[in-house]
Amino acid sequence: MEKTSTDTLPLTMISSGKQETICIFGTGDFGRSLGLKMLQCGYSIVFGSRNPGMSGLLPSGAEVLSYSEAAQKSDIIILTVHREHYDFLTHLTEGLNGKIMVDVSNNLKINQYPESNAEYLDQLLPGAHVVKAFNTISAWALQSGALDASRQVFVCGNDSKAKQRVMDIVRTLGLTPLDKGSLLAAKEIENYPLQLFPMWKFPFCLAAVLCVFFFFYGAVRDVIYPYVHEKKDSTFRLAVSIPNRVCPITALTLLALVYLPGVIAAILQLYRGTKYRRFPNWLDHWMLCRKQLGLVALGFACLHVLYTLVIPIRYYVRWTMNNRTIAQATTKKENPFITSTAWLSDSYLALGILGFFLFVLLGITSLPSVSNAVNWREFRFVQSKLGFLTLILCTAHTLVYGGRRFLSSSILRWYLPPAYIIALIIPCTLLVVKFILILPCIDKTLTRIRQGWERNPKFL
Ligand SMILES: NC(=O)C1=CN([C@@H]2O[C@H](COP(=O)(O)OP(=O)(O)OC[C@H]3O[C@@H](n4cnc5c(N)ncnc54)[C@H](OP(=O)(O)O)[C@@H]3O)[C@@H](O)[C@H]2O)C=CC1
Ligand SMILES: [Cu+2]
Repeated sequence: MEKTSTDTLPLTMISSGKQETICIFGTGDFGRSLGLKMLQCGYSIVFGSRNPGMSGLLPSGAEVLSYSEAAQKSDIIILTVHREHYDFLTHLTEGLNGKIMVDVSNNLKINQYPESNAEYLDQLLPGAHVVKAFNTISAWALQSGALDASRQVFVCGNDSKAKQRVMDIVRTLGLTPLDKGSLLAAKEIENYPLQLFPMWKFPFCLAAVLCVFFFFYGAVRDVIYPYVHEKKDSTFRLAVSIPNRVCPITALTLLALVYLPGVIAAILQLYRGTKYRRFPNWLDHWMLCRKQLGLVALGFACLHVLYTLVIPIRYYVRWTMNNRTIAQATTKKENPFITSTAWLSDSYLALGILGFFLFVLLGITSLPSVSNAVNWREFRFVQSKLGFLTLILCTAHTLVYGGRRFLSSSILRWYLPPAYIIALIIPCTLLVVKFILILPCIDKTLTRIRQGWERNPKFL
């Protein structure tokens, strides 16, 4: 069958046999970009403007009229005007009765006005059907086609037919509409573009605090202390040695913090005797940004791998090795091969490699394109079981690496315990608690408590 150009047009256009006309109020950046995109997708566009004569920058093919004339040309009007200027609409109320008014506006601050812009428009034009849409798409993205990250268009409105028509337009433009319900959702939709990485803030801040703390700790231990005691200049350690300690410690701590809220939640449910009560807000937020915490942790683990790979080519390392060999040769001292030391060194490396491999696997499966390809059970298996295995392997890697140091007498010096002990506290506690929690008897108690609650909701 031969493909016709109507294949890309919405149903309304196909059935009527002619292009559907959409009216855009406002000829600013967003109005122009949206108009151009809609023209390219087969719509006929009429702009409403204060100065219909000044239409130099507008896409060719579009008509420009006064606001009241343009309003008569279509029953869908996209309002690309800032909220502060909405008052001009009050002169057009009669002509706008029964029309679908699409509000695209954003604010400069979160919760800038008591009501959302869309609700405000609804109050101004009680006879029109207000639909909120397009506010999360930028004019630049519409023009450049760089929409890969933000194809989603949140839509909300009180009239479901009006909403459906706007969602059809969104689809025709190659975007994905997401129905967010009634106009009550407009406030949340308007706040959305003003948020800056809401789920990343906590992981980034936490990582920064951990890094600064462990870096400072490392500097005191490895640079300031040797300088004060032995007048030895070890400042070069600030470049590779200390960061290579900061990175794994931060990675391990963050990874442990990915799994800690799950354990706290389980303990909370046990304590409350029910799972049918909301968690406190802080725990809720913590649970929601576990993926981001894990990805930041993975970033630090990657850095640790890179820092470790360059160790053999470092001048300090080569100098130390050469000198040791020369000293051994001149003193004619033997250096016997110690199998246990070889085992220790190979074990911590093997644990590190396996831990890192699983860590990367966890990171990859958390990407939306990959997680969409596995079912819920598979996803849970990877994130929960493999996640814990990763934590166990990485903790074991740290423990084996520091094993001898833990046991040596020098551990009792004032600047100890070494930083990795601090890093190990959370994962070790976590693993012990998790182990206790999965003990069958506790599991049975949990089930019994839940059953009791279900039989008698006043159980608590
Ligand atoms: N720019 C963007 O990337 C995005 C913008 N938005 C929203 O779209 C709306 C328009 O944004 P944008 O196009 O960038 O803004 P502009 O300032 O570029 O354009 C606003 C337009 O509003 C019209 N207007 C009507 N009445 C007045 C008035 N009294 N004073 C000034 N202008 C008036 C003007 O058109 P005319 O001169 O023809 O009357 C003007 O061109 C805003 O609500 C914004 O929040 C939403 C998502 C992204
Ligand atoms: Cu390591």
